[in-house]
Amino acid sequence: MSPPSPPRQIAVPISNMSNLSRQVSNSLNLSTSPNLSFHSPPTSFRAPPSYTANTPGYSAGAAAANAKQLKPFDTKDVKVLLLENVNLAGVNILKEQGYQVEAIKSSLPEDQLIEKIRHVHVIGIRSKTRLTERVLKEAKNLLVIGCFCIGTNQVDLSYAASQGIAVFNSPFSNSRSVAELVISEVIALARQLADRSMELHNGTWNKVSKGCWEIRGKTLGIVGYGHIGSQLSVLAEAMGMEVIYYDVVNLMGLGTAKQVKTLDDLLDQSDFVTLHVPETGDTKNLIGKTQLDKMKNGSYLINNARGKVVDIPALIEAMRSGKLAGAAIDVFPNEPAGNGDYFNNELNDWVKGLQGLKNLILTPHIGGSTEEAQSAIGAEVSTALVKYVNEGSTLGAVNMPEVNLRNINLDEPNCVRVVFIHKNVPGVLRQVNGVLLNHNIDKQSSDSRGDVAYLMADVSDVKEDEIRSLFQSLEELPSSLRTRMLY
Ligand SMILES: NC(=O)c1ccc[n+]([C@@H]2O[C@H](COP(=O)([O-])OP(=O)(O)OC[C@H]3O[C@@H](n4cnc5c(N)ncnc54)[C@H](O)[C@@H]3O)[C@@H](O)[C@H]2O)c1
Ligand SMILES: O=C(O)[C@H](O)COP(=O)(O)O
Repeated sequence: MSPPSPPRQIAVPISNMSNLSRQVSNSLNLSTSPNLSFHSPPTSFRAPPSYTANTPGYSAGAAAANAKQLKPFDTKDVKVLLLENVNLAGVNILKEQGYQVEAIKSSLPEDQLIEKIRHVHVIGIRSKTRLTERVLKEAKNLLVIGCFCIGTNQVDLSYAASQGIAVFNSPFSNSRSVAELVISEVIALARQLADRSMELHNGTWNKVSKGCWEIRGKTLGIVGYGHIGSQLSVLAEAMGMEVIYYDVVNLMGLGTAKQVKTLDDLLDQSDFVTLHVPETGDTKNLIGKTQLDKMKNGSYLINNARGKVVDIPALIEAMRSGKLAGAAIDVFPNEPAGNGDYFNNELNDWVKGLQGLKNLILTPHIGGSTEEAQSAIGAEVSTALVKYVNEGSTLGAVNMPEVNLRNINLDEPNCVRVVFIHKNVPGVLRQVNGVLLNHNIDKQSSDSRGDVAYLMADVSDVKEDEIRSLFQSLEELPSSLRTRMLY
């Protein structure tokens, strides 16, 4: 079967794009941000891709043939802060839009983060940077947050939504990388590979078979059978393992994998237990002393999920007592800000107890750190950010309803896209339609998620000097969280 063909493309060389964006500013100074202006670029300006980097045939320069390009402001005024070494693929997509991009390799201490976040419209982070209510309160210009990773527990999602700030992530681009790492860890633990390697590095020949096993026929217990857990399940079966899994949701097992009813059932039957749940209130210390006691004697624990899912002092005790024959840990409650930083007791007060334990693999949160995963995540999240900033599309947002409208066409020159993020209370649509009363609404879509609702409307025959008053009337509605006018 051949893949669906991408929309026809307008051929604008990438090198010309940022120049174009600088040439096409007409300052109406209408914006959610005081220092930004709105403008309508020429028709030759490249559209952000209307489909994602994962779509077959994706090209960053693709645009629907007759689509008008919407740019909410002069693109060179859009300020982007990227932390934690976001992949170049992602950085470049944002730069090609003409946005001002500052990319920093590490995360920032909270005071420096607050100082910087005040000035930006877009922030890109990975798993380390905490965007708490305290930090977001200072982010007066912020429109959107991109998590260039799977996890979004580091962001106060509901507070962000309440401020009209959308959050995007990459839900599965590094899943395969994590699943492959777990397979390597299962074998490495079963064969005590890390210890043998360390011994030989230190000059000691120690050829042993005692306590070393094949993984064929052993039972792998997967806690959390989502994107990573289910991918891992297939790989593990291909290696000859029996797979069981526990999840709070009833899910179809792939291959011959079987769901068990309780976590205790899984702990009781598994030779290897591997964790793939998100960090939530329910998963904090999901594996503590009680659960470790229920595991088989001489079994193994692997945690590539989040640091708080395992009670590490209890794990240290289980390793010392010989209850566990080995463990692999990739994630920690507190992690260093960047490469070269120390991993010691100042960070987590049990680190010394962990270091030096036999058959314990410690890795610096590298589950998703492959070239493939990072470039795919970079392209996917940056594309979503561009589509949100330029077109208002919330497809893929994790804290807002998903709303999208088909493109405004080139033959609709006076059409304005209204984006109205508002409190999800009765009567708002009536009020919005009251503001737009004298205009034809070509198309409109709205949806709600919890306390927040998102409305997009393409309104035709709006003169430039009417845009400001429409904007102000919408902003003044009591339910308003944020208004944007794109044209
Ligand atoms: N080490 C790394 O670099 C790395 C990389 C990617 C993801 N992660 C972590 O792995 C987590 C899982 O990723 P995913 O893509 O598979 O997520 P996912 O959302 O696709 O799957 C998570 C699964 O866990 C289940 N679950 C939730 N709470 C549970 C509970 N209390 N008990 C049992 N099951 C529960 C859910 O129902 C879901 O099926 C992410 O949230 C992230 O924190 C780490
Ligand atoms: O949530 C994730 O995707 C992983 O934990 C990876 O996070 P990272 O991008 O900070 O390595």
